[in-house]
Amino acid sequence: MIKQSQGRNSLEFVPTMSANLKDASFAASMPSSTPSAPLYNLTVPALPTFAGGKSATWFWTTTTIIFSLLALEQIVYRYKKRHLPGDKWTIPLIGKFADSMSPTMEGYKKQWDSGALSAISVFNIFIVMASSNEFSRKILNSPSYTEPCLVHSAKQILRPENWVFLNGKEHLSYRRGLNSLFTRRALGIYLPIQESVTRKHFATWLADSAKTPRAQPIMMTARHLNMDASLHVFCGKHISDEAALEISDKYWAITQSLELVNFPLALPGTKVYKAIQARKAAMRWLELAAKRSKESMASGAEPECMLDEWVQILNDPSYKGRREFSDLEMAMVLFSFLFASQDAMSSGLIYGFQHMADNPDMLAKIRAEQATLRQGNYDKPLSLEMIDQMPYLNAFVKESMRVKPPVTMVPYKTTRAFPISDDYTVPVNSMVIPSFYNSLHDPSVFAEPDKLDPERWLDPEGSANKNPKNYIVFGSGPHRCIALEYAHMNIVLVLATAAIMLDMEHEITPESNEVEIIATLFPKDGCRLKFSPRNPDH
Ligand code: HEM
Repeated sequence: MIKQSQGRNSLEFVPTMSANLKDASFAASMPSSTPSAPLYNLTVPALPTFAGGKSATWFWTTTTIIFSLLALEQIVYRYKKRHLPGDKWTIPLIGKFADSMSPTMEGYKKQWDSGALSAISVFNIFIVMASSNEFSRKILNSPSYTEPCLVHSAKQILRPENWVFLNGKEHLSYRRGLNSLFTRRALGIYLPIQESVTRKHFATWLADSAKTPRAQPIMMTARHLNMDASLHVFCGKHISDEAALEISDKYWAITQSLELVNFPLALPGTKVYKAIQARKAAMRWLELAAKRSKESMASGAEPECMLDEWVQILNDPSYKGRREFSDLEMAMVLFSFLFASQDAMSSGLIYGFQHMADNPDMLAKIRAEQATLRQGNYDKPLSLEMIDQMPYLNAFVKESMRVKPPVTMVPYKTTRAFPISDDYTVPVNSMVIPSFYNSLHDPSVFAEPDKLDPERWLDPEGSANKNPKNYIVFGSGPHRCIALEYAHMNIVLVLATAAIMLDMEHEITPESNEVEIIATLFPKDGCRLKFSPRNPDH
């Protein structure tokens, strides 16, 4: 997901500016109070008076200007906000910045529950939060009024010419070309790659788990698995394991840079600088992979990965779209996919594991389904048809992401005044943030909305299936996730393989059910699991 989350990718608010602020903070120390220094010795600066001449005039003029600007800030905020719920006054200059530094689900829920539309201001950016399904979908589906608005650092990291910054017709036509990378035919090529990477990682997880008696957080191990699978799906044999490891190791710097507000200059030491270095390393390998794929396809090889599939489509005489893509441009597209997927997929996977481990009855049903399907042959490679024949696991994955949506909101901005409701028009150049959480937890559609209940998706006449517009885990409208089937399929595949290869024990801590927002949602303790080889008697 690309929004800020963050996410597109989302890109959500992940503003932990403290480190940057710390770097830039004043180093002045407080004078120690010395009891020997009598109070009357302290010099009290005299207030400048008009009699003080030019400097006093300066002082009063400056003060008047500052106060006028601060008053103007309040008037503009009140004027834009009108009757929407939200603070009556905004904190001068910074607005709700302090809250956005360490966002919490409780804070967001409070905001969403304050109204279907509500207002806040951060650093003088006027923000309208939409919490209802109607308004969230309206923002996502109104391209003549709104467009995605990635966090500032995204442009520095992805490069401004990346396709994800296109809008309108240009975006539509570029995206149409990329859709061919996610057809069923293409997914059939990716599936065996995902399966072999997943099995390889699980073997390592088991070996590592055998070395220590304690459960370990899967936060990083699951992220590595996901990155390795993505890179091999995208680049196949055109990327080495060593390159995949380097990209995976460095990628965390990119996740950490997805903050609402970053230090404006990408100076050495800043998060954005580190993220740009990580992108450069990744791009070098991705460009090389694009070059190798073109060579391989020119030599008559069959497509074995996304790049190969893409090159083959471009070479197909019946293909009507644009044919020329430089290695650099192909690498930028693949990088945009990594950027959009790494955090969202990792969140979906980690909560998938946590939900599976915490619900032995559901794990038993997943295993029973696998047993029926595989008929004792647990080494048989998976096919798309087999994935289709896992209704329970498909429902489980759908439900897991409903309960804990990896992307809870995506920031958009208004490109002109946007009459979102009968009685409110969002001013031009405001941020508008559709949130997904309330749609996915609407009690009128999902009875007991916080309960994990995969069965609700198994009844075609049930309320969940009758209200598909509420399932906005992957967004809606022209920027809806381009890879939703691929993403869903990958999580199904990983959990199916885990169910047959691994036994898992969840070490529940006070933070297991606390949510941490790092671009996307994660259990605060990183989901501590102890793995052992699957005992078929369980
Ligand atoms: C569980 C995993 C994922 C989730 C929850 C997710 C969610 C989202 C969401 C909410 C959006 C924004 C939609 C909107 O603005 O309406 C999005 C956009 C996007 N996603 Fe995903 N995503 C996931 C995985 C992936 C993967 C695996 C890829 C690529 C391989 C990907 C590529 C993209 C791209 C390129 C966009 C931007 C599309 C555009 O602007 O046209 N996503 N995703």
